[in-house]
Amino acid sequence: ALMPDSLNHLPVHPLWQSPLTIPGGTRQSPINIQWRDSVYDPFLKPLKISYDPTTCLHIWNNGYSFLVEFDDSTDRSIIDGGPLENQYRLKQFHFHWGAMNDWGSEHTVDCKFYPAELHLVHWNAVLYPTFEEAVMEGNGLAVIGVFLKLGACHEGLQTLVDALPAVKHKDTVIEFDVFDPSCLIPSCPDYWTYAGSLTTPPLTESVTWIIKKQPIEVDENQLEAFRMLLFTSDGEEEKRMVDNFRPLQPLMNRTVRSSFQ
Ligand SMILES: O=C(O)Cc1ccc(OCc2ccccc2)cc1
Ligand SMILES: [Zn+2]
Repeated sequence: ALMPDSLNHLPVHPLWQSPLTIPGGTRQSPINIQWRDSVYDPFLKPLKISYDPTTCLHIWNNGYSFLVEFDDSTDRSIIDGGPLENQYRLKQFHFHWGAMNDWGSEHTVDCKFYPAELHLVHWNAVLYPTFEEAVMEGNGLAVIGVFLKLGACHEGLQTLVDALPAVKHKDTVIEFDVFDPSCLIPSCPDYWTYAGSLTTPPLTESVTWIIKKQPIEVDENQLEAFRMLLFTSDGEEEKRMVDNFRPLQPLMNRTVRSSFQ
């Protein structure tokens, strides 16, 4: 469903009040993926994912989303193959979601929103010494996007959901020391890929996006658990953490490739 105009009159979180367009930006994210306009690329390899669950560190409410962060000081949790020329190290994953089930994802497929979208953020530690430097380079980051749709309860996600009340407020953190995020990635190998950007400041054009075709299923209670988080710190007037997605950006001179026919 398309976002109703009524949403546009709601207060917008400061994050998305900032100039939503980057002057001179030619590869901004998110975008609508028009399935019929995507081009099958037979040279795209299967994506290789190997995460070490013991690299998981903590969950942190940063006031925009909740991040599950990983120890990225070695190559223990990495992805390789797919459209990538190097292996990339897992740094964190987080979600974007809506106040209602009719919207919430950042990317859309044929103009359809999903209720939420998972982003697994990786950086090119082969070419760059730190994540912060990789964020500034065209081939610095690789983000796997996974759509969430309403359906059965997701067992693997539940362990994460159970920890969320401990990070209700902005700038709270809880230790979270064994989690394998590959349980959140669909078994179907099909994906779209395109050159894009961060969808939160600094909005730099440094992301190779890898968007999985198949969504994962989560249930209403799990989505509601996301929506009880707060943008605000303890003691401030409460603002529910919902609709933390950036508006769609122009495709401009880009082609979305598919790994499948
Ligand atoms: O997943 C996304 O939405 C893309 C995305 C990827 C990385 C990212 O990092 C933010 C960040 C940038 C520089 C320093 C610290 C944090 C922010 C957003
Ligand atoms: Zn994101």
